[in-house]
Amino acid sequence: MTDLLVVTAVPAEAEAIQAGLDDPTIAVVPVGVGAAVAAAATGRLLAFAEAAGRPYRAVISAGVAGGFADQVPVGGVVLGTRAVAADLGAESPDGFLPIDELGMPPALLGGGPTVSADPELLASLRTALPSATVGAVLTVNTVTGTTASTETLRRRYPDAVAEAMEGYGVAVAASQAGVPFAELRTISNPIGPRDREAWRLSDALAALTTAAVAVAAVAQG
Ligand SMILES: O=C(O)c1cccc(C(=O)CC[C@H]2O[C@@H](n3cnc4c(=O)[nH]cnc43)[C@H](O)[C@@H]2O)c1
Repeated sequence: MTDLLVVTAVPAEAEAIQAGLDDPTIAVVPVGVGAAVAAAATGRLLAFAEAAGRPYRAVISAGVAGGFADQVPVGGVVLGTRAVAADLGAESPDGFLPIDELGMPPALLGGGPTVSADPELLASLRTALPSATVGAVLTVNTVTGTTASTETLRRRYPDAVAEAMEGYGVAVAASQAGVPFAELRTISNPIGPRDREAWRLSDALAALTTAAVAVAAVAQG
């Protein structure tokens, strides 16, 4: 059985996932906040494992997230169909222009602003987590904190169900290494006007522990 890599941002998320697992073939590694650090760290982890002759067979970006309130409740579980670099592009008087609409040669854009979840991995996770909300998970560099920004994202990405800060980075590293990728999030807060007091981190972390059972099922499948 080859190994599964689960990448989180902070140690509390990794500990919550680890609490639901009893499987030494699953590595759960907190790497820091943001897509850049997540990409760099995931790339290194994948390369080291490959060089050691024990490559990971899949990577899951996991942790807590903000949820679009009309899509998923606080405490809910989300599975990403795609990781979207939601703020990678340019502003213009007519609104935001995604990076793939700026006229750059496609070869310079890697996978572009979206990396899809591996269909088989996503299907396995959906089977293990049938009540999860499934949709695009946005990767942002700045936590959305106003109603106007929330509505703009909603219009721009109608399939989005949640936002977090690492998925696209993990996905790019996985894609460049040729390793299947998926994203699993539990909702700590609604996306909208910033109210840090209203974040329900302990509920979201408890949901991560429960959802880790699905990760175990995938590892064994
Ligand atoms: O302070 C703690 O105990 C603690 C425990 C678990 C997680 C944290 C975080 O600060 C998590 C940061 C992480 O969460 C994602 N996230 C959560 N909500 C949002 C959001 O509304 N918009 C964007 N990202 C969100 C994100 O991936 C961060 O890396 C603290």
